Order: sequence, then C-alpha cells, then structure tokens
Amino acid sequence: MSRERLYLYDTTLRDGAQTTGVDFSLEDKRTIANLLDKVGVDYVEGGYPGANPLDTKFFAEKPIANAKFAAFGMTKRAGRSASNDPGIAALLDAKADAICFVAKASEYHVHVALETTTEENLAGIRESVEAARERGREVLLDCEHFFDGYKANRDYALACVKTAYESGARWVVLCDTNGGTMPHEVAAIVTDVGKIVPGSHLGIHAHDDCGCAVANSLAAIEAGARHIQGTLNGLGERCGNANLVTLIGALKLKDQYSERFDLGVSDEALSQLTHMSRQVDEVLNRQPNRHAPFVGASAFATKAGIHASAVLKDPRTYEHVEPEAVGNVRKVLVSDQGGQSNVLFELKRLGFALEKGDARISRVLEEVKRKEAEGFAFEGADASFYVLVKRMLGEVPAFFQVERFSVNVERRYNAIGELVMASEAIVKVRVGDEVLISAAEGNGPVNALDVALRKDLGKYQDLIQDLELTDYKVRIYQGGSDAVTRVLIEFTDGDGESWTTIGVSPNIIDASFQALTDSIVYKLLRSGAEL
Ligand SMILES: CC(=O)SCCNC(=O)CCNC(=O)[C@H](O)C(C)(C)COP(=O)(O)OP(=O)(O)OC[C@H]1O[C@@H](n2cnc3c(N)ncnc32)[C@H](O)[C@@H]1OP(=O)(O)O
Ligand SMILES: CC(=O)C(=O)O
Repeated sequence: MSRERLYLYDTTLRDGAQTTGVDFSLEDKRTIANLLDKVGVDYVEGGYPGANPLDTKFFAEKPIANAKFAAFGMTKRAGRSASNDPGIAALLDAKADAICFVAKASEYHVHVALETTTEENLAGIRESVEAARERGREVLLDCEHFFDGYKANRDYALACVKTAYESGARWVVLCDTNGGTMPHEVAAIVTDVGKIVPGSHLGIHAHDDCGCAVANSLAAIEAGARHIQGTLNGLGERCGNANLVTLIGALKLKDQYSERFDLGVSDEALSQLTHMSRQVDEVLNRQPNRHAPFVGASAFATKAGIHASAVLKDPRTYEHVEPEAVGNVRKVLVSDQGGQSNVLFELKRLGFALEKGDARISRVLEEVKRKEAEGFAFEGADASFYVLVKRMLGEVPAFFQVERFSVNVERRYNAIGELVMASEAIVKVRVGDEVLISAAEGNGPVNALDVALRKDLGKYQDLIQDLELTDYKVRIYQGGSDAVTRVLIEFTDGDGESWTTIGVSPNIIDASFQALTDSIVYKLLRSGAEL
C-alpha cells in the first residue's frame, strides 16, 4: 500500500517564543533550528522578522540545510496596500523559503480585533498571499481563530480559507487559536473544509488549553489534513501548542499511522527523540517534564510492585512501545510502593549478582520501606540506594569516619554599614590512623561543609578531586508526626558520571551531611578504593 506524506511544521522559535518564561537568544535559535533540521521536520518557522531586531537578524541568512525556513507575520494592515506595508516588506526581505501569514478567519475578530470589514480582511489575505507568491515564496496561511470563527459564522470562515487557497497558498492552516475545540469538532469541521480545499493543502495548528492539542492534530489528520504545526515539548502561548515530540512518537510508532503515512523523520532520528527533547530544555535551562509521553524520565518507569513483577517477565506487559525506539530507557523504581521484583531489577542494573529468591532481597526491601517511612525517597537517589545495599552486604570498607563537624553562619554589618554573610565549616575526619582537620569558607553553610569535607581525605583525596556538586534540592517531608528535611544532592565527576544521594534529618545541615558523605562513599566504591 502506498503511503501518503504528512508534513511537519515546527513553530518552536515563533509560537514557542510566546511561552511564559521563554526568551531565546540568537544562539539558542540557531541550536534549536539545527536540532529540528536533524530530526527531519519539513518546515522550521524561525520567528517574526520585523517584530524585533533579534528575529530580523535571524532571517539575515538561512541557518539550516534541509528543512524549509519559514518567516511568520500578519497579513497586510487594513487601509494600506501590501506594497506599502512595512510588515510585509520585512517578511519579503527575510531570507526565508516560505512565508506563513496569520489572518483572522473569524468575523467577530475582524470586527473587534482588527476593527475593519470582512471584505477588507479577505482583500488583506488575497493581496498578502499574492505579494509573497510574486516574490517566489511558498506561502502558508494560518487561519487564526478558525474553529471558533466557523462555529459562529461558517460561511465567513470558509470564505477566508477559499480566498487563501485560490490566491495560491500552498497550505491553508486551520488554527484552534484559543485551544477550546474538542477532537470530535475538529474532525467534523476539517471534513467539511475538505470539500472546498483538498486535504493535501490543509493543515492544523492546535493549542493545548483543554489538553487536546495532540488529539486535535490527530483528529485533523484522520479528517484529511496533511500538514501539522506544533512545537518541541509543547512550548507555546498559554498552555502551549501541540507537542511535536509526542506527535512524532505517535505517528512513527502507532501502526494505524505508520502504515498509512510517511514522515520526513527517519527511524534513526526517532531514536534521538529523547535526546533532542532534553537538549531543548537544556538550551532553555528548564527542568525536563518527567512525565512527557515517550521522552520523559518517567515515561518507561515502573514503580508499583505488581507492575514491576510483570515487566521483569515481559516489558510489553506495561509498555505500549519499546523505550529504545525513542532513545529512552526502562526504569524500575525502588520505593515503598515496590516489591521484591523492583529491588531485583535495580540490583541487577547496578551490577549486583543476586538472584530471585535470595533472602537478602527481601531484607533490602524491608530496609527501603523502613527508611522511606522516615522520609527517605530512593527512587530519585540511586547512589544512596547503592551505598545502602553495599552496607547491608557488608561491602563498604570504613574508608573514613567523620568524628566531628561544626558549621558557623554569620550575618552582620561591617564597619561601613555593608551587610556581610559568611559561612565557615570545620571537619575532623579519621582516615585509618590519621586524624585530619579541615576548615573552609563557603557561599552558604552546605557549600562550606562540602568544601571542608572534601578538602583533605588523606590517601583518598586523589580519587575525589574531580567531584563537582551540580544540584542541591531540599524539601520538608511530613512523615509520621514530625516534619523532617529531605536533601537530594547531585554530583558529577571528571568522567561525566552523575549520581544523586539523599539525606534525611530534622536538621538541614545534618541531612546535607548525610547526602554529601554518601556521595563520597559512592565515588570511592565505584573507583575501587581499598582500605
Ligand atoms: C495567534 C498568534 O499567536 S499570532 C502571533 C502573534 N505574535 C506576536 O504578536 C508576536 C510579535 N508581535 C509583535 O512584536 C507586535 O505585535 C508587532 C511588531 C507585530 C506589531 O506591533 P504594533 O504595530 O505595535 O501593533 P500591536 O501589537 O499593538 O497590535 C497589532 C495590530 O495589528 C493588527 N493585526 C493583528 N492581526 C492582524 C492580521 N492578521 N492582519 C492584519 N492586521 C492585524 C491589529 O488590529 C493591531 O492593529 P492596531 O494597532 O491598528 O490596533
Ligand atoms: C497562528 C497561531 O499561532 C494561532 O492561531 O494560534
């Protein structure tokens, strides 16, 4: 059976730039455009030339090799010609292969937002599309508020679509701008539009205000649309746009789509999907969404004991696709929700040679449940779990013993009235027969303690020299009757390995101390250090 082509249009660098808290630099835009180009989307919308200097600059030259580079902007303003509209001039000057115009497709918006007539709006669509076509650009027309406009005045919404198509737009894109349309409505309306514009020229642009953007995009495809607009990780105005990462996963891996449609995304690129999604978060300095479909850290994580038991027998029992297909990994978490199967999976992953039925597995499980009742949470602290198991197996040498530590925090005004904050720590540690005392200052008490602790560990110093504390999280945990502080600390080393440890105590410094020492012990164990 021959397959039809579906075209992906990414608007991360334009609608994604409208996300609260997102502010791309030129370099960020270049990086993301290249990620998209590698993945194989068909169009990369770079921004809105003319709207701000950065976007105008980004369109000074084409930054990508394969995908079409699209410039976004509004149709000509009411009361002037396209040739006399600076906005249109900026779009035509942009080094873009395609121009995507946004035009109102709702009578209400024409009257209220544009304060013009329906005829003038249709003329704006026609003249803008023709002007860009005359300059040799491929033209797309985003019909803003199309679905709401259609429900209020079908004839006018369709007149906008028809005008765009007949003026030469390659794609007429139906936008659910306010994100309030339901999938069954999208299906019915796109089917109706298909009677005047063939699906091979119809696109969908869905917002996620009802959590339906991906479902609405799929409904539009079912109804005939062959062009899908969306963003990486679902960035976008308000609640975001249709998440292209999710759509790529579904379209490539679900038979009902992959058997009928081709995408520009290869299987090889699909296997980089997780990496790409996280790189975008890295560029934006955002925490990746653990629960994102396909690519989230929890997308293939099993916590419940009953599930883990089945996953160990056959992962398909609780996985709808294989994690490797999208470059993700399977995880079985150890926690108070788990059974022996969770522990066994994690022990194997960490390199312990324990087999099912070994009594030590149930002892580890009991200890995990006891400690979790105190406030520990091992699912996010695999290095502490490793150290715990090693201790229970009697495989942790007494590398060092902290005999005493003290931390001092001072807040005062100096002689010229400036506020001075100072933190100092002193640590007395025994390494074999040697007693070492180290003092350090830090930008806070935990930093001072960390520096003092790692300043001199005698014969182990070389092995911990390359440690770097990269993340510190603290949370108050309301256990039984008392609140305790839970601290999670992430370290990395010179080999690029990173790990997380946990400490729990009513005292934040003591909780931090536990997590810090677990990290050092973990590093020494992994380095094969001996007494
Ligand atoms: C649904 C979407 O996401 S559409 C994308 C929206 N994206 C953005 O707005 C981001 C970039 N925008 C901007 O930087 C600015 O809005 C600019 C540079 C485009 C325009 O700035 P300004 O000239 O100061 O206008 P302002 O933003 O206040 O208002 C928009 C104007 O465009 C008009 N307009 C809006 N949409 C359209 C359209 N599709 N076609 C023609 N005119 C339009 C409005 O009626 C309004 O006109 P008015 O000033 O006569 O009332
Ligand atoms: C064009 C666009 O971003 C919208 O209508 O939502």
